[in-house]
Formats: sequence, structure tokens, C-alpha cells
Amino acid sequence: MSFEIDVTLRPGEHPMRCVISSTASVAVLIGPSGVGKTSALNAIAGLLRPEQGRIAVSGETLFNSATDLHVAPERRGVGYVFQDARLFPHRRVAGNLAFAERLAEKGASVISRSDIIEILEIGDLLNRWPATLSGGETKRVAIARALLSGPKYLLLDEPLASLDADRANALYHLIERIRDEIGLPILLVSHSASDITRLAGDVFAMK
Ligand SMILES: Nc1ncnc2c1ncn2[C@@H]1O[C@H](COP(=O)(O)OP(=O)(O)OP(=O)(O)O)[C@@H](O)[C@H]1O
Repeated sequence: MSFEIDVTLRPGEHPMRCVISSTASVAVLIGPSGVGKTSALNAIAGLLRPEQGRIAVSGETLFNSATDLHVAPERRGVGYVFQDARLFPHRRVAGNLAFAERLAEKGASVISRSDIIEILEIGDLLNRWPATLSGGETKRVAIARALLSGPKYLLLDEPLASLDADRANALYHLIERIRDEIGLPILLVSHSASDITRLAGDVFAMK
């Protein structure tokens, strides 16, 4: 099982339930704005504690309200690409990548730095400051940074949102390469059953 999740969350006033049970290499979580998709990713990453339920990734239980288990975020092996990317503004692209590499446990990376830079086509960006990058470039660097931290799985929040059609299409194919060549379980969020769901083995909806 890549992702086995059944949790009730309460990020604000109202409870929300998220149920995902997937063996696919890519699972997609869809649902309208405000339904709780980002909150679900935050819970899987360990940044939001669910009210109840269980979260397991690749067979490892990360949260279980029944046994009061809540693995700390830094021990979950998560590569999380936030919707707004959140690059460190005071470090160049190379510095952002180096920071992630220092976080990786020795031998944890399933793919080399040079392969990640090649797959995400960011070799020409290494000297740039984050503020000078386009939206698509920023997303590519954010995904590279997540991969370099040696994650066991990848969470992508709306990776194609706010990109024009050409850039969205290019990033779509890069995610496809990550799926096929790196083989990490990927859970990605989309507000609609858009093109991105073509990447997925499984699609789950929050209502
Ligand atoms: N820290 C918080 N405090 C209070 N309410 C919150 C908090 N985080 C999220 N919420 C509320 O929880 C609900 C779900 O938010 P969330 O961002 O998870 O939805 P979403 O499905 O990802 O939406 P979108 O597609 O617009 O990003 C929203 O009503 C939001 O206002």
C-alpha cells in the first residue's frame, strides 16, 4: 500500500474526513476549494494533528489516534512541495538545493543530484535568486529541493496551478518522469479532475 489514510481533521470550525487507500505510484486527491485537501496533506506531513484516524505510507504507520502515535514531521521522510513553493528567498537556487541535501540521511537519496537537476531542467537556474524565477521555474526548483532531501514519498499541492498551458504541460511531463524513473509514491492535490488526473493510478475525492 502506498497511501492508507482515513482521518478526521478539524483545521477550523468544521470537521472534514479524508479517505485514501491506494497502491498506485501516483494518487490524486481532488475536491472543491476549501474542502480540506491542503489540510489533508499537512496531516500526512505531520504538520496538522488529525482529530482521529490513521495515516500509513508504504506500510509505515505515521499517525494512529487509537494508539496515540504521532510521528514528528522531521521523522516522516516526507518531500512536501507547498502550493506556494516556499523557496528560501535569501539563498540562490543552488543554496536552496544544498540545504535540502544536508537534510538527507546518508544513502537516503534514490537519485543523484545531477539526475534531479537534469530531469527538472534547472541546470541553468542554479545561480539565480528565487525572486527572479517564473512560476514554472519556481515549482521545478521546489520539486528538486524536495527530492534532494531524500524523501520516502512526495506530496505535491496543486503543482500545475497558476501556470500557463505550455508550462503546465511541461511540468506534467516532468512529474511523469519522476513517477517512472524515481519510483517514489506520489500524492498530489488538484482542485478539479483536470489533466493531472491522467497521471494517477487512483483518484480520490473529498466532498
Ligand atoms: N489554520 C487554520 N485555521 C482555521 N481554519 C483553517 C486553517 N487551515 C485551514 N482552515 C480552513 O479549513 C478549510 C479547508 O482548508 P484547506 O486549505 O485544507 O482546503 P483546500 O481544499 O486545500 O482548499 P484550496 O483548494 O482552496 O487550496 C477552509 O475552510 C479553511 O479556511
